[in-house]
Amino acid sequence: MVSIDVRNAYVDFPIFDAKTRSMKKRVLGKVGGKIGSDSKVPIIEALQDVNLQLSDGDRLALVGHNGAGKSTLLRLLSGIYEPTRGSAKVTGKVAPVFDLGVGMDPETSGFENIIVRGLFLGKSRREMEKRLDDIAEFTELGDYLAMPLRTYSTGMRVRLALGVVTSIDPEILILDEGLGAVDASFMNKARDRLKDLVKRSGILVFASHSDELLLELCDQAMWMDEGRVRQHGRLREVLTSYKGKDPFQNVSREVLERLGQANPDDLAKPGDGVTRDGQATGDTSAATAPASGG
Ligand SMILES: Nc1ncnc2c1ncn2[C@@H]1O[C@H](COP(=O)(O)OP(=O)(O)OP(=O)(O)O)[C@@H](O)[C@H]1O
Repeated sequence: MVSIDVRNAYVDFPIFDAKTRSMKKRVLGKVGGKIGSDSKVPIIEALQDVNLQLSDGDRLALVGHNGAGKSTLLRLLSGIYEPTRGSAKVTGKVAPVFDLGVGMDPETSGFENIIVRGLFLGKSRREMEKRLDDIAEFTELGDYLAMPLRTYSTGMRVRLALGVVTSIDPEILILDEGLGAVDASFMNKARDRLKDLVKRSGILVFASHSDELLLELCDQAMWMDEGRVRQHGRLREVLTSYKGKDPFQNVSREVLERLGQANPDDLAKPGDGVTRDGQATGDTSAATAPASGG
């Protein structure tokens, strides 16, 4: 049984070394969590009163502007942060994939980094050794795998990291965007592996600014705004509110075909009560929180 149960959770960051500086013109901040000013020390209120319940099979997209709290929520779900107030209970083994470069050593070889990165994601050395050939083939890095990682370009590193990440079987997959650096043909290959990975995972929580990836991997979404949940419901509906237009207006025909829908008009309109596989449903998870005051 895998589950996520977050209740009235807050995460605050007190900033002890904030500088005060007078500005000729007051600059109005548009991004980031709210900065509280009640105490002597400024406090960034990165998450405020967040509620989230997920169970096996749920695929949640996290959307919102820069600094809205998406990564903080992912870190809360991964046990990296504790809530300052409220609770966050996660049942199941979490595979956090925030920064594809984390857990990699620039001085050791690609092969060794595959193993180390796998250990970081909870696999044993023996399990990683079994997967090594398959991962090496997927990355197409050839002889570079014997070279130190510092000789790799950004895209080559992402290939390596993606190869490892998509070879595991996570109960709860926590994914932060960072896939932009690979070239288009590799992304096509990686997309299929990512989709398989998501199918094998119990729960997916995916923070991304890419509508296309979200449409392919998720079926519900939560819109974060200044640390608060602004809206939580079906993916298309939430993306439409967040972007101010239907996400299907922008996706390429190729993506529509991959989603099994050559004609966007065939797809459910927001509020139709239709899931990603086109099955009519009762209204299950949609819950809208009031917009934050900023
Ligand atoms: N370690 C930290 N110390 C202090 N403040 C932090 C820390 N991490 C995040 N914050 C603040 O918390 C707020 C939420 O940041 P977070 O990284 O969760 O946003 P995000 O939605 O993931 O943004 P982005 O889309 O830019 O990645 C921001 O105001 C940020 O400045």
